[in-house]
Amino acid sequence: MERVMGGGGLQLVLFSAGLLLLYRILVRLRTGAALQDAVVVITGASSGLGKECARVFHAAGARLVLCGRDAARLQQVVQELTASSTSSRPQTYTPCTVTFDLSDTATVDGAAEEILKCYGHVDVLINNAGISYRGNILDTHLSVQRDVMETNYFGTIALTQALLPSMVHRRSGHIVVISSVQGKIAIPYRSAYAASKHATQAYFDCLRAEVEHYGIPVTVISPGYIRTSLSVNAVTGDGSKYGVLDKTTAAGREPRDVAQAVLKAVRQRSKDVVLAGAQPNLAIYLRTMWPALFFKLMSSRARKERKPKDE
Ligand SMILES: NC(=O)C1=CN([C@@H]2O[C@H](COP(=O)(O)OP(=O)(O)OC[C@H]3O[C@@H](n4cnc5c(N)ncnc54)[C@H](OP(=O)(O)O)[C@@H]3O)[C@@H](O)[C@H]2O)C=CC1
Ligand SMILES: CCCCCCCCCCCCCCCC(=O)OCC(=O)COP(=O)(O)O
Repeated sequence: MERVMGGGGLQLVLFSAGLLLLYRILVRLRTGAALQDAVVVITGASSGLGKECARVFHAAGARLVLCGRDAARLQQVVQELTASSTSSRPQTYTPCTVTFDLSDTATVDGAAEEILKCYGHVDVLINNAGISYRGNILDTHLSVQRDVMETNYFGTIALTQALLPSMVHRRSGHIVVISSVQGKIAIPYRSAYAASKHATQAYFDCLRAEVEHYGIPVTVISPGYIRTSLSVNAVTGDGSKYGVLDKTTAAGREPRDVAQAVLKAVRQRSKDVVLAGAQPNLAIYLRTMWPALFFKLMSSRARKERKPKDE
């Protein structure tokens, strides 16, 4: 009897070890999803996180289509990438560029056609371009609320919808959007930005459910602060440029590290990734699990940050 139990035990151990090995192989296969030769479109590729994404996807052997508003700055990125290329593996490609303004949604269909002409199809669309905002709601023109929404939300979804049919037709593709922690929680003096990122989260969550059966994954990435020019480029309530590198931005994560995390999320076809520290994660948790406390914390934050002008 003991011998039978012993044999059964051994079989169970071997079976579990086999399962574990299979799981590890599957995880490794997922981690290694190939980007060599993949056609990767990156918006907002002329600076900050977009430019770093261009570097890491280029180094991984992707065929890039870099998008932005300024042709000369995009060309500068192309030159930097090609200058850094070596002849060693993986094989790298000189990126294509497409210049357009996302806030001018009427031009986005034409831009999508140009994007498709580069390599005939798109494997990965990384919706990264965006603009932030600083201001209190009382002093903010409605046109500013609209402008931020045009770039961050309508421009992004217009490009996505223009490229989606070709992905559906091929039953292949991957859509990524760079949202923000502020797509999950709203903090004071960021109404236009937080609203645009919440809308982004909702839209891409709907899209994920709708296109999964075509084999098209959707990845929403929500970073905390990154050391870029986002705050410098932010708009204020009257539409003027904020122009200040905030301490929170300056102390943010290195764009290179965030770009590596984006690459990993694409390889793993992750659905929803928060790239932030303990405090923002706790805040996201409280917003759902203990909203009353979250709202109190945000009110107190608003009082502390209130400028003399608001009194
Ligand atoms: N930095 C941070 O702390 C965080 C950033 N994010 C998100 O990361 C993304 C990248 O921002 P980041 O790199 O930080 O900031 P940057 O200001 O450095 O980059 C923003 C990019 O978006 C492009 N862009 C802005 N407006 C438009 C437009 N109307 N049409 C086309 N392109 C446009 C800019 O291109 P152009 O050359 O034309 O100006 C620029 O390349 C944004 O979506 C942002 O919300 C998320 C969390 C934290
Ligand atoms: C009982 C103890 C509770 C402690 C809870 C801590 C709650 C702290 C609040 C944390 C708020 C985090 C805000 C993070 C915002 C962020 O990372 O935004 C990323 C951006 O998109 C930055 O854009 P911006 O233009 O705002 O610089």
